[in-house]
Amino acid sequence: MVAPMKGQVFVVTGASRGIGRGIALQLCKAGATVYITGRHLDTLRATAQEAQSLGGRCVPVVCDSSQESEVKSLFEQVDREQKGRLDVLVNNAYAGVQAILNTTNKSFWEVPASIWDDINNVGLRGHYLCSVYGARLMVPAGKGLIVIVSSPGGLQHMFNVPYGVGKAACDRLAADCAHELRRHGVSYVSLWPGLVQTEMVKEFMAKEDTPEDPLFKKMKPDFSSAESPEMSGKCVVALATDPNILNLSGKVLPSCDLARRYGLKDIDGRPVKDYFSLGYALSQVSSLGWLNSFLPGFLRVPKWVVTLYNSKF
Ligand SMILES: NC(=O)C1=CN([C@@H]2O[C@H](COP(=O)(O)OP(=O)(O)OC[C@H]3O[C@@H](n4cnc5c(N)ncnc54)[C@H](OP(=O)(O)O)[C@@H]3O)[C@@H](O)[C@H]2O)C=CC1
Ligand SMILES: O=C1Nc2ccccc2C1=O
Repeated sequence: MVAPMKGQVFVVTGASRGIGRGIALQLCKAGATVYITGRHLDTLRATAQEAQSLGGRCVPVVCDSSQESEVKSLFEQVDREQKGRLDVLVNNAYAGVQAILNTTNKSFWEVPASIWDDINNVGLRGHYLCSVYGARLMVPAGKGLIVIVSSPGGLQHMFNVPYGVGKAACDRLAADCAHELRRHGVSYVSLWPGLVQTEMVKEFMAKEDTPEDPLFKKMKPDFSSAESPEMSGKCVVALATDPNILNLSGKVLPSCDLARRYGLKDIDGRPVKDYFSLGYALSQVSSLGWLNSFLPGFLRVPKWVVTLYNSKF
């Protein structure tokens, strides 16, 4: 079996389930050595065993991304065991999905302010902590890649205020870290998966009491064609093996764009839903949704239109 990533060292945070697990599975399948983190050793061990059965090596490490001491210990372990080598860090750990699914129809002042910490302590501050300690290994080596898992939720209001602010901040974290890392040969990109069929989202979509939930209604039409968690892993493998990755550093990289760039399909052969297609964009406008079935799939919304539409000036 081809192992294009044999010898490469990865850290994937928040990989006991969801997108992080999907990334770990694909990296191990490609032969990489992958350190996976989360808060619970039992679920991490289960994922590590599953990933390692595909190839490579998977090392479960309990590390709470909200605790700098634990993040420091994680990277000291990688430094010690891999003799200072870290090729790719994937900042994915997130503790806010339940909060997202439970608070969509409440205004920010109607929800305890602590939701900010629930969402952004791990899903933003934790990414910054890991970026600091990861960069301290990559910069001396003069190479490396950091991927932050974000989403289009930073473009316009989606779910709730802390979520959208956190995603916009993740994209800016990638851009500004990329600016400082570029002269050291280290790249930093922001990956935008589309809707993903993770365990928690599948559970939410399967619940009996959600049909009237506005979020359920919004996600339902697209959920059957949503990405697998491993699709994000295919994107990470493609980025990690791209010799010209530095040209993408600082950029936001939607999964549907990466699928076109690298010729990727989902694990079951399904095409990746193009949420920048003109048809999909119009389907989000209630009065124009009917146009979607008449428009060819290759018609896309240009990125300059997306930028202009979301301009804050
Ligand atoms: N699901 C989707 O459709 C989409 C998700 N995304 C983004 O992808 C990222 C991952 O989301 P998703 O996979 O759905 O989330 P999940 O909740 O399914 O997984 C989150 C992972 O993070 C871990 N985690 C939670 N808290 C901590 C912590 N304090 N320290 C370390 N690890 C922690 C969890 O393990 P444990 O709880 O055991 O610690 C779990 O492995 C998020 O940024 C999300 O916004 C983007 C687009 C779509
Ligand atoms: O970024 C996200 N997009 C989502 C869509 C559905 C459920 C959770 C999420 C995220 O965390």
